[in-house]
Amino acid sequence: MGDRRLVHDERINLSVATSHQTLVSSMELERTAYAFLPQTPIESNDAHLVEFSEAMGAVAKTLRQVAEGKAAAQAEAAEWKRKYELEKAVKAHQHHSVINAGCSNCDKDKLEHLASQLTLETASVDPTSCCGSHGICSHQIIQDECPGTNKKSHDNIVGRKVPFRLSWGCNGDKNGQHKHDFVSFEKGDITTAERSNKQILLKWESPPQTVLFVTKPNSNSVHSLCAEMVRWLKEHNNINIFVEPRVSKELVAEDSYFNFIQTWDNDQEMKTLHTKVDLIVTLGGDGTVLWAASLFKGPVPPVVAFSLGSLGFMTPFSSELYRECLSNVLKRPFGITLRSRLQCHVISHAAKNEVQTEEPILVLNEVTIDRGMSSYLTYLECYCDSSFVTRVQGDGLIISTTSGSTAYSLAAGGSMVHPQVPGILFTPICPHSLSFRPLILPECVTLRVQVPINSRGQAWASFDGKGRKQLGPGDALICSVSPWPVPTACLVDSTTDFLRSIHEGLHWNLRKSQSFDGPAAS
Ligand SMILES: NC(=O)c1ccc[n+]([C@@H]2O[C@H](COP(=O)([O-])OP(=O)(O)OC[C@H]3O[C@@H](n4cnc5c(N)ncnc54)[C@H](O)[C@@H]3O)[C@@H](O)[C@H]2O)c1
Ligand SMILES: Nc1ncnc2c1ncn2[C@@H]1O[C@H](COP(=O)(O)OP(=O)(O)OP(=O)(O)O)[C@@H](O)[C@H]1O
Repeated sequence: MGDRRLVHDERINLSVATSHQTLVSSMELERTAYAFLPQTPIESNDAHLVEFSEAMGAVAKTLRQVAEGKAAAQAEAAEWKRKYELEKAVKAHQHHSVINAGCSNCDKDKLEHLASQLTLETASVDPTSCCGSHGICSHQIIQDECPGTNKKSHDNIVGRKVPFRLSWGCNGDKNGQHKHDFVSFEKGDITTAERSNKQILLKWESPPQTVLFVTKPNSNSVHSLCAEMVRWLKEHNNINIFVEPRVSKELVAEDSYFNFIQTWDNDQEMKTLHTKVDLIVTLGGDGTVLWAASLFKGPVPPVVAFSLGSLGFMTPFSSELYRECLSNVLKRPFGITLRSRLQCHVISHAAKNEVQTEEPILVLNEVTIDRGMSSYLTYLECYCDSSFVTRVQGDGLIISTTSGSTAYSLAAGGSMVHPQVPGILFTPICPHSLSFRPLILPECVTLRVQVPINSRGQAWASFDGKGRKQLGPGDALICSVSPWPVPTACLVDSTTDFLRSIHEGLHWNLRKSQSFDGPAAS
């Protein structure tokens, strides 16, 4: 290991030295070229002009070649440095694990992940694991649990949930070449062969055992459908069922048959739900999907959303076909949309520093900061990482996920964005300015919305339309993308489902076609 480190050090030094050398010679050449300019005797003679332009062309070509060489050397140096640092991290991790004398499988996974990054560039693509004999690229991205973890620790009421694998696939990689790197360092060419919005497939590693039902309250049709589905899942698939405490009471009061149903008694038990539940079934509209997501402050099991509302942007499944649909989802791989959420922290001015005192609030649609009952304009200062973005003077601001782009943000003039697009929408509500257009920011940023200390009024934050919190002068709201997305099952695939929902839900760009008869174009 020591020798390898020396070799790495030498390679880094060598690359940096080469890069320095090329830089010096490039500068010398540049100086020569500029010195050449005033010395050249330019006469009003074509031959001289041709000679002069040829000479300048040769100098420019040499300069370009030197600059290209310099860029390649710098990229190589950066790559060696990255590899060296990764190797150092792997070593440090190994050392740490040995000290702790109990290297868990999760640690091993982290190590393997780091190690795989070391070999990423040169690793040859295994045709069966990546592009496959069928020509469909399928690349594993996430595994639900650490393989081989001690399952017994969580086994109390029901067994621990079953593991699954996620993979992304793409058709039509015709030349058989599939690049896994975002940037190729070897030639200094930048390529974006990997796409973040490929269809993701979920494949169970063993049959799912536990389903959680989340249902819209105060609806007789939802209640009777829930009872029917619970029976069917128990009798035909021997599935363990969880429901919310309210629904458990209703079902058990109705028929003692439902005594097998499980629920939770307190927040602490609710927090462990994600370790027991394989699949969530929602019966209601989009609001029920938002509600189901809000029950999970960390990882969320896959959601199969049946439409029993009026719009249903996130509820593609028809309740009449629940048997076919659930049979497919329980037995076969299915497409999912990974819907990112925003984690929001309210930082009170009274707090001494920015240590968060409260748990973050996770939203699937958006966080809205508005003027509430106040008749004053909201006055908000917005920052993106450490850069000032703008001051909002108007009714408020919506910070939305791409899933939420078709909800309140759309009503306030924001764009509709496919849910797999990695971004955060920044949409003003009735801004008192003609030029305040909505923005879409990359998902890597952290946004800070501050009520200035000298603000005339208060502002109110609400989270997926719920849980309003007052923001006084000096208070701030901090938002970034959460590491815990909501995986929703697709009826067809992410894109077909998205387009169907904007066509059917919003009648997007519906217009009678022009008739063909009439004046011909001249
Ligand atoms: N002016 C508006 O359009 C407006 C105002 C307030 C809240 N809302 C939205 O309502 C959401 C809360 O929904 P709810 O069902 O609990 O309240 P709700 O019952 O008041 O329903 C609001 C409507 O928004 C729709 N909706 C929710 N999420 C959506 C999404 N991602 N894409 C398209 N439509 C969506 C619902 O289907 C419903 O028709 C908030 O997150 C907010 O986005 C919209
Ligand atoms: N399990 C639940 N517990 C408490 N409240 C819920 C639950 N499910 C949904 N809600 C709330 O009920 C309201 C209505 O739900 P939902 O949007 O699903 O139905 P809908 O209004 O009939 O459908 P649509 O929005 O498509 O018209 C929402 O505000 C939602 O937050």
